[in-house]
Amino acid sequence: MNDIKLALLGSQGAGKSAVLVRFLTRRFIGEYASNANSLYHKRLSIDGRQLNLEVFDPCSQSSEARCILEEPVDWADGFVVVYNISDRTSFINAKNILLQIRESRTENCKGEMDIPICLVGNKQDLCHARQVREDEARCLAQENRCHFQEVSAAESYQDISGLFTQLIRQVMEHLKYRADRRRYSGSKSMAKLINNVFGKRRKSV
Ligand SMILES: Nc1nc2c(ncn2[C@@H]2O[C@H](COP(=O)(O)OP(=O)(O)OP(=O)(O)O)[C@@H](O)[C@H]2O)c(=O)[nH]1
Repeated sequence: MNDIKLALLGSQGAGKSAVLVRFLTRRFIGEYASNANSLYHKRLSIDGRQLNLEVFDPCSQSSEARCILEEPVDWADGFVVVYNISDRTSFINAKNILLQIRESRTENCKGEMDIPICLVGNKQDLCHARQVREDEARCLAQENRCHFQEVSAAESYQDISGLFTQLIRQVMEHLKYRADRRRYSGSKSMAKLINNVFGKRRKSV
């Protein structure tokens, strides 16, 4: 069984909990306790594979939420970065979060494939009060080589379900790539070791 760890990041009130609860329960609950970090667990089956999904939904105010970006972004296998389309500040914050994830990953995982991220513009139902154009968010996602989707946690389940499923598929590919890479470099060093030992012996015969 695969373990998949995702983290939701974004400004306070962008709708992180609403998006996640919509995905996990198919329901929209108007208000969420926002003074605590939450770790959600769910068993899923995607493409016939059983998965243990863990999702970290930090309280935006907490020190852990800041820590997850200050420390190397090691815990999560993938990220959902949420902003509110009717709040420009939340978009600017999402931009900074993407930058911090990239910087942290580039420092720690040189030469690795990009970590899977989905940029999510939530509250699409508030488009009469839109402050972030869809094309500029799409551009930001392209610059950061991540997926982008506008959704409304209040109104729709399908888009949210689709984006999580796509992200989880990407994470599975990413984990497989990392495991193959480890195996390959492991067998390369083993080959080197064997060569060093037996290669030298052969010379002296
Ligand atoms: N109109 C509308 N309101 C939404 C939507 N999603 C969330 N909200 C509302 O936005 C407010 C904040 O939602 P939360 O899910 O608590 O936001 P959060 O990002 O988890 O906030 P913190 O836990 O404080 O970091 C709540 O009042 C939600 O009901 C949406 O798609 N449309």
